Amino acid sequence: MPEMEQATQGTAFVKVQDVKKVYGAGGALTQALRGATLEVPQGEVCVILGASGSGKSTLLNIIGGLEPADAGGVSVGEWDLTDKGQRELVEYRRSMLGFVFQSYNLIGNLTVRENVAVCRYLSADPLDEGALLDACGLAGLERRYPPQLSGGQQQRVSIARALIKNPPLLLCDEPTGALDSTTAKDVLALIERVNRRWGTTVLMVTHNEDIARMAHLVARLW
Ligand SMILES: Nc1ncnc2c1ncn2[C@@H]1O[C@H](COP(=O)(O)OP(=O)(O)OP(=O)(O)O)[C@@H](O)[C@H]1O
Repeated sequence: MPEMEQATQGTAFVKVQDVKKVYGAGGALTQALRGATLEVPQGEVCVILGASGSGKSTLLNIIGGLEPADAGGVSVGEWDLTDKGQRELVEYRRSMLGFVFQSYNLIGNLTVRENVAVCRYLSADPLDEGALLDACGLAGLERRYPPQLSGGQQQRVSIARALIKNPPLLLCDEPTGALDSTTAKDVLALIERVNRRWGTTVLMVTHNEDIARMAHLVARLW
């Protein structure tokens, strides 16, 4: 029986079909994914829940073209990731994806505006920088450096950086994992606003059941 089974009506934008992944070699094998299936229509927020070690990050990394599946199929929009080379995967990530992680990964000696602007040139059709910073609650903070910001503010900068190139799909791996519950709510509300305003499809991995409330779809790994 597959470890994750979830399908929705309508045309799927993200399609994951019976994906398997094993790490290690010889006698030390870890079955990270034993057959994950998932479909997410365009413009929806999908939350992927599961206990620690259930393979959530592995699945997100495979959808993000950061590592290959051992078996099964993944497609996002027109992109079928099967047997894609590194050059094609770079183009896929550049044109299709924004990434947000638990750690903010901002460049410490660049300002807020510069941290966001470095990704602007990855797209021929970027979002308006001022409108985006405003929407992310960063108006007035543009000239600050990351060490001068709270964790929640830094995460909002990383969300703005992921979005400036206007990607169709935003992949978030535990985006509120390092934040207190009030700040986490603010960051989740921002992701919801982004979804509504720009129609960005969102895939979010978490072990926090409360976050599932904001989702159009909930998928579980076990
Ligand atoms: N690069 C790797 N090499 C070997 N094993 C790995 C590797 N990456 C993940 N694993 C293993 O695969 C399984 C799934 O890991 P994964 O990080 O995807 O789980 P997760 O659900 O995201 O966990 P968490 O909620 O703790 O972040 C775990 O047993 C993990 O130890």
